[in-house]
Amino acid sequence: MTMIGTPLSPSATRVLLCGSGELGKEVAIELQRLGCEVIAVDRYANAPAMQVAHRSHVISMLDGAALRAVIELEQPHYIVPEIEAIATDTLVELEAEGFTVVPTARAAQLTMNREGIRRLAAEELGLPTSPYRFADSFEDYAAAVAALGFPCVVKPIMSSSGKGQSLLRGEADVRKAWDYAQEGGRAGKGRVIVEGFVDFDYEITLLTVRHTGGTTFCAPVGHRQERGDYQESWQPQAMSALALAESERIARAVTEALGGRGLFGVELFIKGDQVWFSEVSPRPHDTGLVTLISQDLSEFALHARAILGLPIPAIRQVGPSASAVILVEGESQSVRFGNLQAALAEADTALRLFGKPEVSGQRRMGVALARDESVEAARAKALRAAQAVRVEL
Ligand SMILES: Nc1ncnc2c1ncn2[C@@H]1O[C@H](COP(=O)(O)OP(=O)(O)OP(=O)(O)O)[C@@H](O)[C@H]1O
Ligand SMILES: NCC(=O)N[C@@H]1O[C@H](COP(=O)([O-])[O-])[C@@H](O)[C@H]1O
Ligand SMILES: [Mg+2]
Repeated sequence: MTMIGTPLSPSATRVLLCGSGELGKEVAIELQRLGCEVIAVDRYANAPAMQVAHRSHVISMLDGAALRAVIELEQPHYIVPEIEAIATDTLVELEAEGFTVVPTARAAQLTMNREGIRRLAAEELGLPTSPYRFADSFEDYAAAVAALGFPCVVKPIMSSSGKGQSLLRGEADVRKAWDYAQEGGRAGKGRVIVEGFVDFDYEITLLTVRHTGGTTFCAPVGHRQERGDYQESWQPQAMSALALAESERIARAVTEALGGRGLFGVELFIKGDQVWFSEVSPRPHDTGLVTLISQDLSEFALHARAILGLPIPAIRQVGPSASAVILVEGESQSVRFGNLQAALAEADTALRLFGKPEVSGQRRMGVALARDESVEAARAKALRAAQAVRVEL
């Protein structure tokens, strides 16, 4: 039986977020709505979730000693990883000492590193994936590329949102892709995965929630990626009954193997009735931002309910919906967003401006949301809303 206490009192239900970006911000809001005390942690000050949390700490979450010190100080009832790059060995130790890690410390550990989750899915669970090889040196990497052939994709084993990722079309791309992968990993230089290119018709995120009442799937979220980073997503993605059943089979197998309670984003590639597992986030997924307008319980609300052991008797999809990201490019610590009256002029639109304190290069700083009669109309409306926003650096 779940009891929730009074925030900032000895009875508080304390939740500590490891990572405080736009996804954590929405999780923090949902937890606060249920009366939790929320502590936000990230590598920089004024991160989005910190702005809506009870308090925050700025540490390198890859520093196990620093992470342990914050957790021992705060004594959270739930530790909720929000990004991949965390000292997950420390989470495993803390879990063994009695702390609760969402969904499990092992899930955070296996998914922090592409090798962990790929070997689990392909080699232990026997799920279909792209062919792949791992490499630590340029020579091994070049051999992996030669073995897999072109086109192929290279990624740092520790990265997300496409950072350090390249599509290789021929010999001319080999050196450049290696150098980029060495720069782009969240945790610095090192090992890469080389994957054979899957020539899919479309890709989806199957949001899957493991809760006290079992496992529930959201309607499939379709999305479009550029340079490995999400640009638009929509729900529902039309699929054949066979492809949907296979997607649910794969999602159930992977999330069962990772265990615990929470929302997962299972990324799948689809061609006809054939489905390949790509990767999984044991936490809300960026493409799932669309659920802020498409479902009665967003992926963030579902995560909060699952974490706290609360029921999820139904998830209502409320109609064709879409999201379109607001990317900002340049250098600024005081970005301003204008022309919002135009961005929100149409019915059934919404905006999230994340409040990120700075941009240096390119950064996702907001998202536009829309609902309409069809997915096509919702996508066009979300794009119109995102494009109407005028960014001033
Ligand atoms: N083997 C592949 N074949 C075809 N396309 C691929 C392959 N691997 C990745 N992609 C494309 O690149 C996108 C990003 O890849 P992936 O999800 O592995 O990167 P990521 O950095 O983990 O991104 P995120 O953190 O946003 O999930 C995929 O959604 C897909 O569009
Ligand atoms: N694909 C993973 C993803 O979208 N993660 C989200 O982006 C934030 C980092 O953004 P930043 O790089 O702008 O700091 C993370 O904290 C998380 O909310
Ligand atoms: Mg991905």
